[in-house]
Amino acid sequence: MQDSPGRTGDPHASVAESMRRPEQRAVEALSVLAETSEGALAVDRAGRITWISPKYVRLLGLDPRDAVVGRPVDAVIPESRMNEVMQSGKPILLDLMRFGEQHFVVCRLPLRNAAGEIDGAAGFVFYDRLDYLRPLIDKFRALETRLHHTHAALAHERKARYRLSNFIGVSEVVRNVKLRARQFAARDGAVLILGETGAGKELLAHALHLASPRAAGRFVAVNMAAVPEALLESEFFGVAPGAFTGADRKARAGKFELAHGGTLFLDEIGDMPLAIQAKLLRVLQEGEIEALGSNQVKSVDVRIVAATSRDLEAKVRDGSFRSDLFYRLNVLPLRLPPLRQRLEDIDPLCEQMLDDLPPPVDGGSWLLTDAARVMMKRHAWPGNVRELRNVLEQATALAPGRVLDTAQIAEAMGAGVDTGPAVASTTSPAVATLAEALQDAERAAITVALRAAGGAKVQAAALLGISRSQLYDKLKRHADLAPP
Ligand SMILES: Nc1ncnc2c1ncn2[C@@H]1O[C@H](COP(=O)(O)OP(=O)(O)OP(=O)(O)O)[C@@H](O)[C@H]1O
Repeated sequence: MQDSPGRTGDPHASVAESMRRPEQRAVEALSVLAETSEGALAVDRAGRITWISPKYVRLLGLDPRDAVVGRPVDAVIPESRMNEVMQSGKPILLDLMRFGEQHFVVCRLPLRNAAGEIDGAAGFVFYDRLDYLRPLIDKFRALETRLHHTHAALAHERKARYRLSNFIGVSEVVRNVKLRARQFAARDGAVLILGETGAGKELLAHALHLASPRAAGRFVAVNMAAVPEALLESEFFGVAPGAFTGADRKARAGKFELAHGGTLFLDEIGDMPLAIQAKLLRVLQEGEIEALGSNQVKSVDVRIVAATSRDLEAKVRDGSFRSDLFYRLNVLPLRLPPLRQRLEDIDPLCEQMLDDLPPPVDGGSWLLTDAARVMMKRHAWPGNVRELRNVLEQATALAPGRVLDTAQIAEAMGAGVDTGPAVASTTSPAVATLAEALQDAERAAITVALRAAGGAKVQAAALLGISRSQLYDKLKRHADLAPP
């Protein structure tokens, strides 16, 4: 590499230059920066302002007569990061700093004494008029807004949204579930909600939380099936700072910590991998968590509500679910029967859901014909209440007016519909046909229940959500089904 002309021109000057004390040269460089910038200030090791340029005082709109020197820098400039620079010992060479409605492009440097120890920091404002940086600022603002919305959405997510009164149903079985849920809410043991997909398990978990003494705490949900296995541990227990590559990566709280004082809802618990089951069991036993990459334990006070649509007992038997965890979770069990076993709930659910949907274009409210109701009671509803809601939503979109008849319901149900003999003709839902259709629907439901229960009437009655004596009465009317 060739020497520059300055260095070869006058050897004596070079020597004199190199002999000047580095601190002196640093001070000179800082004063040049201070003069050329739009504002500058220095703070001492305690974060108090030791000097501020008059330009900066004006830029901040401060009264020059106010004594700024000696005050903590954060008290004068709330978004200042001078203390952070001193703590880390690292400069922040370029940053956008908000001050009230304005944004400044700033640079912050740590200052060291002769022994190399940090004894203060200096900050400079390079740009105060940001017109030429407008695209950058706009992007920054858009990101800030998105972050704000994300925070708001997260806070909303962590609140329980449904109460037991939102859990619609008039069947005996639903009334029992609600009664038990109210009793369980008052206790603090783990609750396990079992039921098919769309049966209302999550709704019930929200309601349990809001009916419990923890209602003022958070309701935090984790869906085991939705989180990749590799991320589940950090999702649950959090991450210590620098746990991964990139030493300054920030700490992240896990769901257990977020739910401290509240309820943690573990949805689809049947899909939890065995390795995580072992860790969850330990947390439930010890009430302590350890963030990933940390060797410190934190106590957590969390109530667990778990739910699954899987046959958890079968999973315990085949070894894919730990029996010890199952017993820990199954302290207070709640079993939600599928909708096809509580057909009486369809009418009140429809009323509520139609009320919640946008009204017909010509005003008034939706009218579900009796024939349509019968048709709905013949359907198997594999997607349960969620499917019912979807069908109603689609039917209202298909309906020419405010009447929802078999045509719209059948179309909305798609391939899953069982039109059956009584409602095959959808044109004139005569009263006689309706009575017949109701009988047919009842006969079909009883047949399915008896088949599912292997002919055991007590179990079939439970599946149907009716008492044993009610089933016997109905069997007398449908003599062709089974002798009483
Ligand atoms: N009894 C009910 N009353 C009113 N709405 C209900 C009822 N049961 C379920 N729903 C509604 O049906 C939809 C599905 O319910 P939810 O998500 O609670 O079911 P889930 O059993 O948790 O389903 P998945 O197993 O698929 O997660 C939601 O919109 C919920 O509000």
